[in-house]
Amino acid sequence: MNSWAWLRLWQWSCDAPGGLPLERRRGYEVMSQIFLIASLGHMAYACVLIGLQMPWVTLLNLACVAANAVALMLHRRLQLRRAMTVKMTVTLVVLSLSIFGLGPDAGFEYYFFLLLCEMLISDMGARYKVAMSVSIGSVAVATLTLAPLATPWMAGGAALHQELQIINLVAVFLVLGLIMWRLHVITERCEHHFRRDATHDYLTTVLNRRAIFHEADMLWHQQRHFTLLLLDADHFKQINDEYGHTAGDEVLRHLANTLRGALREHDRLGRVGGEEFLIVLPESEREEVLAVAAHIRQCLSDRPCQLDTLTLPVTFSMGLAASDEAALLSEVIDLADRRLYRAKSAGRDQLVMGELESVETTA
Ligand SMILES: Nc1nc2c(ncn2[C@@H]2O[C@H](COP(=O)(O)OP(=O)(O)OP(=O)(O)O)[C@@H](O)[C@H]2O)c(=O)[nH]1
Repeated sequence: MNSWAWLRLWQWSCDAPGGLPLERRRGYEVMSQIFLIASLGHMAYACVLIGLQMPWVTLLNLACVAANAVALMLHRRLQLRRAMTVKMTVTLVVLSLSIFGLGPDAGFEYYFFLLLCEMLISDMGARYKVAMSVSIGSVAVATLTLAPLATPWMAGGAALHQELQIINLVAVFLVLGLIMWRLHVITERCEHHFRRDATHDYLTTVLNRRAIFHEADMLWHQQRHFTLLLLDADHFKQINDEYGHTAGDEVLRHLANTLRGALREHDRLGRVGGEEFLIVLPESEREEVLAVAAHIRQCLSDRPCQLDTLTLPVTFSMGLAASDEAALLSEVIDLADRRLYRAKSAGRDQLVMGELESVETTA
């Protein structure tokens, strides 16, 4: 099999089938990779054993390759427990036979620890793990106690045993290292996804309500000056009512992208409600914020949302408040909210800032 085919096999076995809950994907991927790495390890080991002219142990290894392949198939059908049991049972039998066949000093006992690690990092339940750990421990103790009393039935000698001991030690070291490395990579990736999902809005991919308020909260606690720009799309309900919710979603994505494109590098954008967005502008003078607001309006009028042949122009009403206008962050947010409300009641498509009584429009 060439390297491309291996890569395809690797991807196929790691892609979790649809229907698997998101939080179980990490466990699924880890187990897939354990089965694959074990198959590859046993194949490589079989080649070494052929070189050492040890046909019996080679055959036993090929049995492990088959067991891991069956386990992988069962695993893909989401029969996770059965898959693990097949792999563990066959490997334990093969290990015991190898130790009884060659004697207890050829380094096969290291694999009991490898099996234990594989099982403990798998996605099995706690009861299964306890039961399996006890089984692995019992088989290991029984085999290592009884093997010295039995007569080895495979050909071997002290030199071969020493050679095997080194090979087994290196093999366990490599396989365990590879599994731990993959575990680390998969965990990092999953954590990145979970962190992103916890802080970002699923529809528009901008920050979600909690995350954008957290940004403002951080600046507030660092006592840095910042400005809040609260934006609400005008007459958005009409779009939903006339063109449907899917079209409404598309417009929201377009609005988020337009806002994102109009902001400066250090500005933060979040979606705080249905068609309501909040922009946090750190260390910004009033003129700079006005320039950002004007730029947003310009971008929206230059590039209205396009749905097939349909052009849907949308405007924003905006309320602006600076961090030095109130004693509490919640009051700054309320101020921006009240100004947004003023912009709505004053006819929409405009920005309100300064005193509540005075309405300054950018229109
Ligand atoms: N498509 C879509 N619509 C949403 C989403 N969240 C909220 N909405 C809709 O947004 C609309 C908000 O309507 P209103 O609060 O009446 O506001 P409006 O029509 O924009 O009117 P004004 O704000 O007064 O200009 C409602 O129809 C909600 O169903 C969403 O995630 N997707």
